[in-house]
Amino acid sequence: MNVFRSKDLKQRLALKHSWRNLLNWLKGFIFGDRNPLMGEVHDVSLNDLEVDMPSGINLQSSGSQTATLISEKIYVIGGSDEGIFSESVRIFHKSTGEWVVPIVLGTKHVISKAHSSVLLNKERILVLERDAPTDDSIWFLEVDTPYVKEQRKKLGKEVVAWSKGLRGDSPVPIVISGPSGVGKGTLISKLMKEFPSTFGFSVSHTTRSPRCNEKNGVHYHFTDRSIMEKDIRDGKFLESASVHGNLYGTSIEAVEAVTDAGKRCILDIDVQGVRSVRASSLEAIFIFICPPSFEELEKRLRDRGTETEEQIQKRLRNARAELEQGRSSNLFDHILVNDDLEMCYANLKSILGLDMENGEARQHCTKSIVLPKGHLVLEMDQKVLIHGGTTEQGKPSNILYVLDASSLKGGAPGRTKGLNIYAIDSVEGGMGLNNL
Ligand SMILES: Nc1ncnc2c1ncn2[C@@H]1O[C@H](COP(=O)(O)OP(=O)(O)OP(=O)(O)O)[C@@H](O)[C@H]1O
Ligand SMILES: Nc1nc2c(ncn2[C@@H]2O[C@H](COP(=O)(O)O)[C@@H](O)[C@H]2O)c(=O)[nH]1
Repeated sequence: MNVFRSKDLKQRLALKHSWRNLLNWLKGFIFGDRNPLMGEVHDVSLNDLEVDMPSGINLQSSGSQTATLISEKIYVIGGSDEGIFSESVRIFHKSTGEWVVPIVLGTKHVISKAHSSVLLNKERILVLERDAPTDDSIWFLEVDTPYVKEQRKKLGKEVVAWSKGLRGDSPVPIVISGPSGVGKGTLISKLMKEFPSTFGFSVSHTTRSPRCNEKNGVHYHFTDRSIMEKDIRDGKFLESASVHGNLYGTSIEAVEAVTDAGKRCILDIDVQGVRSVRASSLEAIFIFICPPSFEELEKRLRDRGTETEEQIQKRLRNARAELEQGRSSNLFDHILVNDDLEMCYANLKSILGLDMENGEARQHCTKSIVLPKGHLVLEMDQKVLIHGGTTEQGKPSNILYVLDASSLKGGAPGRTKGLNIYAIDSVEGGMGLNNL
């Protein structure tokens, strides 16, 4: 019997099991001989790993670390206080008997002492923090996702990446591209002005000098080339490109700042950047803006008066190639001609579903959960069961949380979205199911 295989999980659970039966059944999985997780190690002292440890290190005192076995590697999460193992992620290679400290990419994260971990799909470890603020408790350590594989190949070293788990689906970012002077900034400003609580702008980094009306941190993060190049090498950018002789890039932090504020992110990037974002884990809508004619594009660029003649010539040369790529490739989901500004803006709003009266309404669910202290976790068929521990009042918890990881989206270097969590709590004569 495997009640957690059904898509219609709630219904089958409700029909087949009383609360007590379910708990007993679960205990069999967690403590008894029905545990399907043979070979994985959860919430253990490193002594349990039965591997030869380097001498002189008191592993007993390393306390609440977790270890997860994936093929020949054991991923140990959580640093020790003893100094030697201060890194929060280390990998033990069973075949060579060596410890490796991987390059840790993705969202900056310091693992708390008290956490549980469970392997999902052999590509990411779900880490549940016990004493973290409620909406900061679900994290993924990606160990073999496409992003990690790509970075491992690029850097030639062992790589892991953190991504924060976000519940529910937030609306996908909007990527706007088009030649310089076509009116992208003008359209984005109109959108942000009309829908201030819906949209947020991804503030790019650039090595070009600020124009007289531009503010650092608002229009761009103006930066030195050497600093930006280092940050790119360190994996802090979702994409970057050399555009009209300067370096431009979207940092992971810029996108996350907007999504964390509960807003829909807008990116204004060139066609090279669009290719990189398309190839990344960021799901987005891609819109290309065209001028009504090349002459009109030149006129707009000149009238703007922000570039020298030499820069205008360079931007116009690049515009020809960009227009060709934008129109002919399959890079874009929508192409808009910005002839009459108001008409183009109306079309943009229509694409974004904002032409209806209450277009500003979509916000993602923010209701939070409190994971019980001392909980147990196990994974079955992409459903993670979190059970036990104590309530905030110190009483034994009767709540079983089910975290459905079957529809995860995104992931490092950004957020992992699409988590669905519901609680099954004990009620007289059966169970109650609550979506959170
Ligand atoms: N539909 C339009 N008709 C006439 N002028 C327009 C229209 N749209 C924008 N403009 C003007 O064209 C100029 C360039 O617009 P904008 O700065 O928004 O372009 P952009 O695509 O963001 O350029 P860049 O990529 O260089 O930042 C601005 O002076 C703006 O006021
Ligand atoms: N690939 C990226 N391109 C970007 C980014 N930010 C802006 N841009 C593009 O650069 C040109 C020139 O912009 P300007 O402000 O100097 O006129 C324009 O096409 C922008 O779309 C970025 O982060 N990445």
